[in-house]
Amino acid sequence: MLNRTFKNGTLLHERYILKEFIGQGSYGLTYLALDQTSRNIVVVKQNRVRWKKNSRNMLVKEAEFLASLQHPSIPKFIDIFTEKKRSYLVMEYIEGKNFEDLVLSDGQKYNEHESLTIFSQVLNIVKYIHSKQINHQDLRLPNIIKNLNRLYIIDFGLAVHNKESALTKDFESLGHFLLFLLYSTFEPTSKMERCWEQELEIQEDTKRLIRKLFRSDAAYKNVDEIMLEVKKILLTFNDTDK
Ligand SMILES: Nc1ncnc2c1ncn2[C@@H]1O[C@H](COP(=O)(O)OP(=O)(O)OP(=O)(O)O)[C@@H](O)[C@H]1O
Repeated sequence: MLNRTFKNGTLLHERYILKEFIGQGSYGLTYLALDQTSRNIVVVKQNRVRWKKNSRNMLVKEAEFLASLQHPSIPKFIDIFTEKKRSYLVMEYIEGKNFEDLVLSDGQKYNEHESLTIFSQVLNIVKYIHSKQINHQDLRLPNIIKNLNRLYIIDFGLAVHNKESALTKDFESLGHFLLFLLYSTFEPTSKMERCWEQELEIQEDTKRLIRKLFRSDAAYKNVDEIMLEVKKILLTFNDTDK
């Protein structure tokens, strides 16, 4: 088998002891491992053998992006190495749950104020990423993680350097993220499916914000513009609506 997973306990690079296989990404296999140097649990991504060259390039690119980003809400780059013709990227392990699991498995509900507050925290991280001339391009629910202390964005496997189309993609994904949070409290009253603008009982300004995020002609020029609008909307809430 070309992409066989390693046994738990396998030692890599004389430093990382594989503890658990946690998933298969677009270009490789992902494990949790114990870093014997720091004694921390880390994430190890291994490139796929099948499309070796391309997946190695993706791994190197992800490593470069992670290394150029230093933010408490982004996994830290730890190591990159090649062993027995396979390449590995090691990064900080982010403990927490992603928003898909929080809502769909744990039944978490976020009202409009809470949704916008979480949204603005995510915007803060995206603002930092964009300030480094990087577009994430994969801001899906499984890549946004929450723990008791903070929110995180992971998986820079599809990131690119500043590109107009990538900016539109990031904003669109942010629109989907906000809609998903808002839908967590939605209780259907009829069997008829309506569009989100009819279904969700939210402020007109929030609707306008989402509509604008979905516009492919880049209605927002940058994250600052979005943040300003979210701030204004949040200020309109009474204490009882929070
Ligand atoms: N730094 C990290 N900290 C914690 N979990 C992580 C980290 N990086 C990846 N994961 C988790 O490891 C699993 C595999 O991740 P990976 O990025 O390889 O693929 P994916 O996100 O499932 O797919 P794709 O790459 O196609 O988007 C996912 O469940 C992801 O949440």
